[in-house]
Amino acid sequence: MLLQVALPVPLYRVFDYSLPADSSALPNGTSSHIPPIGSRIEVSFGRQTLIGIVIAHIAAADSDVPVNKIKPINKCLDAEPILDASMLKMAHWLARYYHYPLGDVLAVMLPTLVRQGKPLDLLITHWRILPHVSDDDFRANAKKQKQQFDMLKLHGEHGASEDILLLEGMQRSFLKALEEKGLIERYIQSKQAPAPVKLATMPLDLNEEQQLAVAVIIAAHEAKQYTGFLLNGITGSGKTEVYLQAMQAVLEAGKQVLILVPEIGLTPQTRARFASRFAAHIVLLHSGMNNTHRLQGWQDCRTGHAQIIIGTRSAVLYPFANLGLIVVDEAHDGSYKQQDTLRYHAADVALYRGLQANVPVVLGTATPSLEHLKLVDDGKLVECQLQTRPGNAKLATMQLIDARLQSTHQQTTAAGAHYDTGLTDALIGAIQQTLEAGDQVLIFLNRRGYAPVLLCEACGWQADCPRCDAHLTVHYNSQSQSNSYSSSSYLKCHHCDWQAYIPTVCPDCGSQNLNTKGMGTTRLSENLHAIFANPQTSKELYPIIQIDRDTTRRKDSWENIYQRINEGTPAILVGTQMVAKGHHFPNVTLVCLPNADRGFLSADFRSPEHTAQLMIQVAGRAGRGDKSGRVLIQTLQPDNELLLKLVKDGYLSFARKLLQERKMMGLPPHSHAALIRCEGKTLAATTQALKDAIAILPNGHNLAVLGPIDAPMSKKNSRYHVQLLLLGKDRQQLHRVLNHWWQPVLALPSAKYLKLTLDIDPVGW
Ligand SMILES: Nc1ncnc2c1ncn2[C@@H]1O[C@H](COP(=O)(O)OP(=O)(O)OP(=O)(O)O)[C@@H](O)[C@H]1O
Ligand SMILES: [Zn+2]
Repeated sequence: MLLQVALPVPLYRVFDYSLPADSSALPNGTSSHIPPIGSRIEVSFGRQTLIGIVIAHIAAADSDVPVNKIKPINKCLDAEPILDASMLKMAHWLARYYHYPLGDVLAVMLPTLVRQGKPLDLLITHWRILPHVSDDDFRANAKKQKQQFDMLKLHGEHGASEDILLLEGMQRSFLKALEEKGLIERYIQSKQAPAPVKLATMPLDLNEEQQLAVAVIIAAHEAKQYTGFLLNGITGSGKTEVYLQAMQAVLEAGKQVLILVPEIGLTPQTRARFASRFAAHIVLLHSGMNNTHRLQGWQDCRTGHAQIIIGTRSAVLYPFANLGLIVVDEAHDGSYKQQDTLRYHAADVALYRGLQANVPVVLGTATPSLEHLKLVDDGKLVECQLQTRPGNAKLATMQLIDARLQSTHQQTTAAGAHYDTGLTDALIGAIQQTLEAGDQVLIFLNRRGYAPVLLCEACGWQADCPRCDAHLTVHYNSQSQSNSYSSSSYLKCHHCDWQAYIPTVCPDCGSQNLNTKGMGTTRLSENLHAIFANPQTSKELYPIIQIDRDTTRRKDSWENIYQRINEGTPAILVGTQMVAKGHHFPNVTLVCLPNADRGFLSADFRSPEHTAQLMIQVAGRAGRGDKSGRVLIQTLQPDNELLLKLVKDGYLSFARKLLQERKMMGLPPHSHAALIRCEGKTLAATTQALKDAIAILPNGHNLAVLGPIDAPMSKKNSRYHVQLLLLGKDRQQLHRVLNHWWQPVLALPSAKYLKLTLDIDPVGW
């Protein structure tokens, strides 16, 4: 007998090895001498030692390799399979669908420590609050201790691992101090099965639409049947409550629930929402985790220890002992698509897994992607609509402000110079009114930094990235104006992170007339400060809270921002797309979009869809409490057909119109796409490789071939990117062509020193 092994090498094949010479190469507890299918083994591969997965047992006669060339494995690492048959089946499916080598697929599926061959049993320190401890055990002046205690309290009676707590901003010194005071204790998590899930708080009374949605999901669960649901509910319609009540039935039946969330929403609040409803073992899986913790999470999923699993994209590839339901929250979100190596879409994989495990899958969103609407039309997803907000909250009305009719507000500096704030008086008036009424305002600007362009007024020179086809963004802070070389003032490329000083004179013509153009969140915040500051003291009358990747870089910064917002006092929030996703700010009653509609002018055919999704998601932050909300869209193109359609008829009708257009043009989802990208040191070589690839397309391929053309940002990080798009009416046909064509393309002589990648169902090109 031989072992067929998948190894983490970029080759589209598996490898045959023989059994080890003696049983010392097998782990203790192995019942037979044969490493089981799905277990890890160590082998010699050329001059390297690699760890692979046994994927089949075959007879020596069935191997293509002559017997005397076959080497024995060095050792087997697992007495039991670490991947069961369904996980291996999924690996094969991913390899086939995404045309990616099986060994590399498995490498993406497994946590680093598993891949490195580490033992699966870990001893990880956890912390929990001792029973009988209450808030009264704190002196009034122990504020910081109390705050840290409260963070642990969010995790419920089982507490959480030290890694997670530190990640959330707790400090080791405080854990020790609280321990010494006898308020909390550390423990090593036991391997016993977790206690049955209990309700920690009572469910809300559902409205009719919610009831219907919960009922159909539970029915599918009880019938042990896969059904894909599109939970299409307007912002603030209570989709989470639908998830919670559907989950309840699944958890009470002793099954696990997987909840996928986009990258950004993963603040402690995400967890708190589920922890406050269920006393359960909740596991969080996200990119900020260290390797040990990731392995612990993977083990908890695999053994069934984890009852509720909340994770970002890659959690969909985890093994589960007894999965009962998958929820994909904000299913339209772009972060579900992996953009390198195995380019999978987590929502598609979730649907596959649901089908495989006979469990329902719920895709929840207020702004369904056109792909998901098409699946509804094709009868592959069941749509449940939530068209109202529960209670008194009403969906905010949207209104356009024509920025051509009124000039934007001018402000004067202390030195007497005038500058443009980029905000119309109508917008400023509405902001003022809202603040005076005691409410909060959210202003959405999807561009961080101070300004997107530095320009010489004399000769037209612009500060560009030497490595990319892109302008350098000006990062600047007027507070540190005295020293223009200070760390808070610099030029930066947002694509490759190149940094440079801000020049004092134009490098081309020597003029001192350098100026910034356009507006980022920092500049907008400063302009707002100038407008809304007390003119006598120049002190802020209202806090201006900037929320973007620059201001939330530190671990606990989101937490602090969240707290400031939730104090509820009047404030202006200025945010990038980070604020669009799923946040609940009950005191925001006005949302302003000063130039969000620009995306309707982009050349990318997906841009209108993505722009509209973002606008609706941001707009959805208005009026979620008891007061109704308003959304003001400041635009220079008030007659834009798409914009009018969105504002007048709403997202769904807008999306339906786009879907119709895609059908007429034969674009996805009314066709199926594969995108080939080629990356190299010169434009000529990369283009030539793709021309050669076209030349070997099989006759009668029946696909539309677009390209080779320069990628949207052709030069990035000093490398050139060229691409080729294949579009097919029929998915099977596209995959048949790829099956015969892709591997020969990789072997083309002209592709030798270049990086060629294949992206199935690409989301941007
Ligand atoms: N049946 C109900 N009765 C009363 N309040 C409810 C009900 N369902 C949900 N809510 C409340 O409505 C608010 C909005 O709900 P939720 O955040 O789940 O909306 P959502 O659909 O997820 O919105 P978004 O897409 O914007 O994230 C929450 O405060 C929630 O507690
Ligand atoms: Zn760059």
